[in-house]
Amino acid sequence: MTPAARLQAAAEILDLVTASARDDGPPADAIVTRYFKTRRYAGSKDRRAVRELVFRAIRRTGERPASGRAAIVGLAGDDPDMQPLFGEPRGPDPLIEGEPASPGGIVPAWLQAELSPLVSDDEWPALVERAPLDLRVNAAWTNRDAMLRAFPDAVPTRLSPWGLRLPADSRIDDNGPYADGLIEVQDEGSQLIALACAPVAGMRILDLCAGAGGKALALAAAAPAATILASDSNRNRLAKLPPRAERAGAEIEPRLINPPRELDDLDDWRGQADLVLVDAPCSGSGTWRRNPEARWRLTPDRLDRLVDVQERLLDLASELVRPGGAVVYAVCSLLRAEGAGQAQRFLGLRSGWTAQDVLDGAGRADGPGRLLTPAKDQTDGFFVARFMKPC
Ligand SMILES: C[S@@+](CC[C@H](N)C(=O)[O-])C[C@H]1O[C@@H](n2cnc3c(N)ncnc32)[C@H](O)[C@@H]1O
Repeated sequence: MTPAARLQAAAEILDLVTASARDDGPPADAIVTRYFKTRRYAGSKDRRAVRELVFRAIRRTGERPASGRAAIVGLAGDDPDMQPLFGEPRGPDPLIEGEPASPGGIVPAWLQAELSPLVSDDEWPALVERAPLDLRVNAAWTNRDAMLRAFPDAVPTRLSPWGLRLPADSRIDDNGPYADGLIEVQDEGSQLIALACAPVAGMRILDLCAGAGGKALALAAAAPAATILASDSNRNRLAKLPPRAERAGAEIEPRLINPPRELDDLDDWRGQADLVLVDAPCSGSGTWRRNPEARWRLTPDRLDRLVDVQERLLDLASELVRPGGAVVYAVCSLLRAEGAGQAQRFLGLRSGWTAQDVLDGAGRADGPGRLLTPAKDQTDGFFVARFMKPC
């Protein structure tokens, strides 16, 4: 493909990505992969170059663009070398004087006031910068020094004792330590959420929204003798957990639960859990550096619905935990309504419950919890709080 043809392909893909963001369809990554499935003429260098153009355009554009063309016209506005490609054979149509171009930006205008006040605008560029590749060492089987020898390009993470960091775009071989269950891919922020749970042997832990089990696996590695139940309402996500657990040698019971009857499905755990982790569904605004088009997906309505679900899940957790036990609430979000606002409401509605300090100084205090941000902590953005139920 010529450079002009690559730019045209990027515009076509960006059309699909903007429509998918509007209609809550698949993520940009999946759209790029699918686009090239039917375009066998594109070699691996072409695919890499087009993907790079697509993600450059997404990262530079805060508001959802009117079209893929508007997104690349905006990109070309920052990059004069790109402008002569418009009008070349197989390239995008020639540029028209004054045609609409997506303005550059990071945080969509309506979301700026929704961010935690701790996230000042000098922190915004880090929200969409490429993320490094973090690995978590399976502490049940090995240690970080051994894995640093196995991955000579890696450095230890600053906050998590289990973490290794590789440069952005690193790939790990499916063989070797990964196949042997000695490491998992997991952002340092997610590792810190597991640390905030402080798992120990003998504990009964319920990971209420376990998904494919990222945090449940970290909990099992840290405390192999804990009893861990991993529930989720999404069958496909939960189905990914057992093979991962097997690879890591972890004992985790998966359980599909069915809203709105989650409490019935978890009746044997009612009032029994020492710890309930609520890693709740959220806007994902802390992970824009991995999914930058998620900024275009969110609407005030979608945010309100997420906040309602989080509130419900916290309610369930408060029933499932035993007196004297703890609920850890986490969201990969930097929005106040999902983080400190949600934690304050939880405590305001329940007398006798108290917030406990978590993360031992990592991140910054935000209401009753702590906030991790890409700019200050070099992790994905997370809010985490730990609540203790009165005895
Ligand atoms: C942030 S993700 C969890 C990620 C997972 N803990 C990990 O570490 O990989 C949120 C999960 O909540 C699940 N979920 C949504 N509504 C739920 C409900 N009512 N009960 C249980 N899980 C729910 C979603 O299916 C999704 O997997």
